[in-house]
Amino acid sequence: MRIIFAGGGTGGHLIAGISAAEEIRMRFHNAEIMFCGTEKKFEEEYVVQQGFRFQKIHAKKWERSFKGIFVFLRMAILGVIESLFLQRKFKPDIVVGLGGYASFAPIIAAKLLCIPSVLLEQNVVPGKANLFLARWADEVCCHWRSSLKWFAKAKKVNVTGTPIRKGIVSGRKKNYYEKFGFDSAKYTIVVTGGSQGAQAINEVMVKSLHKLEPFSEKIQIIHCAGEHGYECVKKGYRQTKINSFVCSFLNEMDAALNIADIVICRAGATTIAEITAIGIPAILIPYPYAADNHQYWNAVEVEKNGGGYLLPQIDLTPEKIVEIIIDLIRNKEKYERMKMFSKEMGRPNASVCVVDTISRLISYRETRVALLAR
Ligand SMILES: CC(=O)N[C@H]1[C@@H](OP(=O)(O)OP(=O)(O)OC[C@H]2O[C@@H](n3ccc(=O)[nH]c3=O)[C@H](O)[C@@H]2O)O[C@H](CO)[C@@H](O)[C@@H]1O
Repeated sequence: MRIIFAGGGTGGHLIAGISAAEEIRMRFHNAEIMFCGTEKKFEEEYVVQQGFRFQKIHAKKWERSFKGIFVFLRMAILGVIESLFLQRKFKPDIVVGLGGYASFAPIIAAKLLCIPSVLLEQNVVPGKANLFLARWADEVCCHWRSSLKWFAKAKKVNVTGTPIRKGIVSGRKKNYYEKFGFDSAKYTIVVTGGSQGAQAINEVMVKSLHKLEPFSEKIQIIHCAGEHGYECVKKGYRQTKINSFVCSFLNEMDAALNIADIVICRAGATTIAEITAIGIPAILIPYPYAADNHQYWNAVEVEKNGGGYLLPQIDLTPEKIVEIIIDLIRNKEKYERMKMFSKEMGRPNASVCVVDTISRLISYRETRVALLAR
């Protein structure tokens, strides 16, 4: 079995792909997997670290300007040519698009070479690449039922969920608390701004710390600040009594989420898939400049289903954050309800469902090839 995962640009797309690839590796020992992504350094590093092959493909984000469109088209043509050569050499049985501009060329190349393809869509409102590619791909696997209306032109759409890392649904473990130097009797708050950190969330949390200080016997905080925010955030926590663990990027997010009682985060699709798979009440602060404001619609979906609070960045103040945290800690009934609604939204088996779709399409192709060869 030979599979290409194509996409990247952000951690969210990549991590969903890695999670599906891990499931494939576990089920099919002979599987050969390759990731195609952008020239961003973290992509290659992360993929290779997880034990997969990586190949850069020319790609550029779509920009609505004369120059932007020209550059996009030039890179897309280069990317398609590169992908055609690569796929003729690697001979994949299927190409999986992870969303984002980097999935564009490999999926088009797969279509030209009559190789089956699947698209993964993690957000409520699909990105431009997936919306365009849906008519060419054999199937689309999305996370949200409410995304279905966007894929009217697709051949087949499945609501599978977004693949998440195995460790995320492994349950609470005592040594997870020890890992962070934490106390299992306290409330654990996890603050994360997605794969790159979020300056607005970092700033508001640092300003909230002195208001949270009276609760230092009750709470402890893990804060993933991103590379740029790390120093400042670390300094802020050093000045309080609150037990904390500050990092720029946390590789053991599974451990952090498994001890989390409240998550404060952006509304990136993969983070939402992870917190709902466990069932953690969340305060969602969508990134206001995300393409088509898609994080806002992810957060609306979570709030509508009762799994968290949507707090637009424009209303984000230390007072508001502290008020919500205290309310969640004091109001046990409300907290438990939110936890339940969050879990109801979760799709912890998404990797299995996505890999079932992939292997079904591969078997279908093999049967067709065998019949034609008779
Ligand atoms: C600005 C922007 O366009 N962001 C998009 C990007 O999000 P982005 O990649 O930033 O965020 P996501 O929430 O989707 O994914 C972040 C991933 O990084 C992991 N993580 C994060 C911090 C850390 O310290 N350790 C760690 O492991 C999280 O557990 C998660 O698996 O792709 C998502 C998937 O299409 C979109 O929904 C987001 O809107």
